[in-house]
Amino acid sequence: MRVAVLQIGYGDDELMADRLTRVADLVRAQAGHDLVVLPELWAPGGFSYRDWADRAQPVDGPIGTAMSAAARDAGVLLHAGSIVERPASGEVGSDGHGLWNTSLVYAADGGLVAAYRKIHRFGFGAGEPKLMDAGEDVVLVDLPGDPLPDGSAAFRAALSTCYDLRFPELYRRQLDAGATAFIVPAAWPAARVRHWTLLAHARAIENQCVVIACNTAGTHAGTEMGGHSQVISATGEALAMAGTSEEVLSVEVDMAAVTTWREKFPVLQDRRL
Ligand SMILES: O=C(O)CCC(=O)C(=O)O
Repeated sequence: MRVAVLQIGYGDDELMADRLTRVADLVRAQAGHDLVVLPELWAPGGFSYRDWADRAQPVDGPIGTAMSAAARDAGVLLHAGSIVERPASGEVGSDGHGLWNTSLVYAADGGLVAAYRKIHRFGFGAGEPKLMDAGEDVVLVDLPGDPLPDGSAAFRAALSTCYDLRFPELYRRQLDAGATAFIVPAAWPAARVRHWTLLAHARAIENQCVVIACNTAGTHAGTEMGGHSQVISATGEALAMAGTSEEVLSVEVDMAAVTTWREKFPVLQDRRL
């Protein structure tokens, strides 16, 4: 499976509409890959709290529409990062905000295959918990590749977002739901980037899953982003690691190696529940 991880960099001076055009073109340039991954909240700004309400959109708003077209034009499975979602229905969550940090995944024909609402909100009473509702559902997508004899997907990726990475119990739930890979878009600050790299390795090793983790570059809303997007094998090896600037990682991921490793070192069979 050929994967492109697009570590997008931005500051406060780029208009959201311009960034949308720029990123859609970059997705189109990844034709030939099987899976393309973008960071968390790259269009509205990961820490641009004051703009979130204005920049909120339904899933089929301008960002979703542009990402669907880009996935179709490139012929790739596209994890389009996340948007500030405001459903057209007026739905509100249990905290009454009516906004979610929602990741969107599009098939190579442009169809929406998954939407994941971030479960663990970052901000300790400010930021996300103050402005957004929490997601509740574990979400997985089928990965490209030959299916099993019964027609089901051989490999499945579970979706999570940034701060979720600190909560290992979520990844156990995803593992138990059939995950062999974790896709993690983020706007993770430079100040704690060591946590980002270590936790991604830990989630890969403890669950024997591939981790595809796409962070943000640049500085916006006064927060320097940490970069270091990474693809980690199920054995815990870094297959690719970005620097701190905008960068595209293009990496071949052998998903069958997950099965081989789980058979050779069957640690998951020794779990005591
Ligand atoms: O957990 C962290 O250190 C960063 C999390 C974060 O920035 C986020 O979830 O947006």
